[in-house]
This record gives sequence, structure tokens and C-alpha cells, in this order.
Amino acid sequence: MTAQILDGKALAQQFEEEMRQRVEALKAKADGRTPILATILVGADPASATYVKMKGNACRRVGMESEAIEMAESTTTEELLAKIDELNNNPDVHGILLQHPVPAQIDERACFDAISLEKDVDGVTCLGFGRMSMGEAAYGCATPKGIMRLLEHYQVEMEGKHAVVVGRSAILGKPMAMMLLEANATVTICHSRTRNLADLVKQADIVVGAVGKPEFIKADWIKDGAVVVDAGYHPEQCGDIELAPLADRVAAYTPVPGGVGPMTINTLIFQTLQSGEKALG
Ligand SMILES: Nc1nc(=O)c2c([nH]1)NC[C@@H]1CN(c3ccc(C(=O)N[C@@H](CCC(=O)O)C(=O)O)cc3)C=[N+]21
Repeated sequence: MTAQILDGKALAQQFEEEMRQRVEALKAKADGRTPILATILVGADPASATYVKMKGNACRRVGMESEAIEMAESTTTEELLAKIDELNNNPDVHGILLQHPVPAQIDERACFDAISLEKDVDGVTCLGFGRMSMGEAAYGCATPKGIMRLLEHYQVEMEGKHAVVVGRSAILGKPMAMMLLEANATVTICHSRTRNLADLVKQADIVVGAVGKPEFIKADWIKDGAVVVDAGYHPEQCGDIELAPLADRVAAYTPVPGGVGPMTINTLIFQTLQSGEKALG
């Protein structure tokens, strides 16, 4: 069996094509105005700076704009909250991305939750998470929502399947589990205190690697015919799952790079477009 490659890069490009047309149509209706995403980068971590730049570039590729806000490493919670408040109240801004992680002195959760629901296009607020979990309208958290859009596009069956999510972070593992549950999968969430991790992963019809450790999930834990989603991203150009030995025995997998990463960015800008359409359309 040769596994199907869940090609996030190609799908993101296809979606961008469709989005370009929607942005054009919106501009025509809105006197040339476009959706605007505000990105906030606190501190100077080079990897974070690269990701934020990629998000701005993706906006421009579809004809939207981004406003890049850079704040000092020494920024306080109060200063960041004031900036978010300003963006919430700026009618020209349709989406707000606060790049994670922020420096340790900042209360990241308080800052995420200060983002107004209508502008939470990255899906990081408690309110958005709660609404999504209850099946109510909210923008999904960008990485797990990007994974759902990828699985849906490739018509991966989720209903009744056993999905095992390895990792429980606020912007990846936890919302991923809730989205899979909403799609009627049977969901197991594993984490650093899980005792029989290999045995649980072996039961997975769908496995999502979301731990943030390079190739932490071993190929021999994964059963034949599984669908493998790797949300890890590491400087070594690998993900959280040991993927190489799986290509000829799983049903499908997301490559690293070119799988989940491009879908994360695409989902952020897609949701910015949706927010812009609500405000301008
Ligand atoms: N509030 C917030 N929201 C996020 O969504 C968020 C965040 N903070 N902090 C950091 C993580 C990481 N992240 C990535 C996005 C795209 C790629 C991506 O496109 N990667 C390319 C490779 C890029 C390269 O390194 O050349 C790929 O996988 O093909 C990776 C990682 C979003 N994150």
C-alpha cells in the first residue's frame, strides 16, 4: 500500500486562488477596502518573526493587507492589553493574531482572552474555544482547524473512528480533540503523564502528533492503515512523528514540511477574510 499524501501546501495554494477572487469581489463592494489582519509579535525570537512574516505574506498573496505590530521583549501585560484594546476598537482591523509564545512576564491567557470574539480569527480565546466545543459559531483555532479542513478535503472519514491526539496544548491538542469530537470521532487525548502511550497510539485510526518534540512518536506505535497527522515543526525539518518508515503502510499522512504548516496559515487568512466579509460586505 502506498500512503496518500495529505498535501497541505497544494491545498493551501488552491484555497488561496479561491480567496483571491473573494477578496476582489469584496473590494468591489467595499470601495476598494480589503480585510486587514493585525499581527502582534512580542520580542525578537527569529523563528516567531519568520512565522509572522509568512502570515503577512499570505495576506498579500490573496490581496488582503496586514498590519505588523512589533513590541519589545520587555513589554508588560498591561501594555499588550492596551494594544489589543486599541486594535479591538479599530474598525479597519478585522482580525488579530497574537503570536505565541510571548515573553514569560506576560500573562498570555489574559492577552488572548482580551481579543474580541469577532476579531479572534486565530481562534485562541476561551470564549471561541467554548463556543466551538459546543458546536456554536466561532472561528476555529488555526492549526487544528487547518487540520480539519485538510482531512475534510481528502474526505478522511472521522465518524466513529478512534482519534488519538498526543498533546493537550491550548492552541493545538485541546481544540483538536474537541473538533474531532464535533466530527463524531471517538477521541483519546494523551499527554506527558499518560502511562501507556504506545499502546494507546496503537489503537488509533487517526493519530495527531501535537507534542512539540522531534519524532517523539515512533513509527512502530502506529497501526497499518492509520491516518497520520503531524502538527510538529522542528528546525531539523521533521515533525513530532517518525514518518519515514510509514509511507508504505499507513493510509495517509501529512508531510513535514508541506502538510499542517501551510494549512495553519491558510486558515488564519481564510478566517480573516470571513471576518472582513462580515464587516465590509
Ligand atoms: N497565535 C499563534 N497562532 C499560531 O498558529 C502559531 C503561533 N501562535 N505560534 C507558532 C505556531 C507555529 N505555526 C506555524 C505556522 C506555519 C508553519 C509553516 O508553514 N511551516 C512550513 C515550513 C516553513 C519553514 O520553516 O520554511 C511547512 O510546514 O511547510 C509552521 C508553523 C503557527 N503557530
